[in-house]
Amino acid sequence: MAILSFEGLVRALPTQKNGILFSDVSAIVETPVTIALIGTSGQGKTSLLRLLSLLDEPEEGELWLQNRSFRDWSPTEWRKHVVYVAQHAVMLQGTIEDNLRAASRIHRVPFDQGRAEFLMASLGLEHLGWGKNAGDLSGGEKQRIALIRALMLNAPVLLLDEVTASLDQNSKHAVEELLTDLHTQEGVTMIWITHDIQQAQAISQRVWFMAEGTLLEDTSSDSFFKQPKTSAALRYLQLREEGNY
Ligand SMILES: Nc1ncnc2c1ncn2[C@@H]1O[C@H](COP(=O)(O)OP(=O)(O)OP(=O)(O)O)[C@@H](O)[C@H]1O
Repeated sequence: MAILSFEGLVRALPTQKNGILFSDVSAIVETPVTIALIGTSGQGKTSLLRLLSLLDEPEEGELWLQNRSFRDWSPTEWRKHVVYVAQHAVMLQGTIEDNLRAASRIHRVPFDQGRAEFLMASLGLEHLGWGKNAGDLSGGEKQRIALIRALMLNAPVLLLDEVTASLDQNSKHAVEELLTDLHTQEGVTMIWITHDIQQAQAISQRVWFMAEGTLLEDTSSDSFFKQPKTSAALRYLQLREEGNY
């Protein structure tokens, strides 16, 4: 049984040239894997993750979670399994603890205090008092709390949208290590948007490269970074090597 699959996805947007952001987007995730979702700005990476988490519906195409069509899932149930972590962290009103408990409150599952403490320590946040107002945190602290809030769901699929964008090097590496461990130890699948090629290489087993209005390459990271199949991907990698992006 596939974990997640989709076929012929189309995202139409009136703001685009011919009204279509991307089309014919298909892939299958059969076993737990770490995927870097890359491509130049505006290709539709965030829009694809929004479809995969049912925050938006595709104009055409089909999506399956555990071989069941998205039409047969309630969006809430789907999002217990496929969790989207947005680029710009938004804190829920209240304290850090209110944010950490959000998943258990919304989905009516017991709160796992030990896991929350472990995740906070893993991301260097053990010094923060849980009674602190979440709105007062720094941008980097908010980003990590938002990630931990999502991880408290224990979802098998994580959709990560530039989740280290506002972090310093140490915190960035802590996030990469934690998420890689969750993949290895708990079999979590990650689809991770990043503009950082070093990060993409470090965290991914597979690459989804978006260009030319579609998912142009779906291949192992090793072969993508050694020898991409398309000229668009080659150009993308060359520009990054030269620092011109
Ligand atoms: N709801 C919307 N309404 C209108 N235009 C939108 C909407 N969502 C996305 N777009 C447009 O679609 C294009 C793709 O956006 P998207 O954020 O998916 O790209 P991206 O590849 O993630 O880009 P980046 O790497 O810059 O984050 C952009 O031009 C964006 O302005």
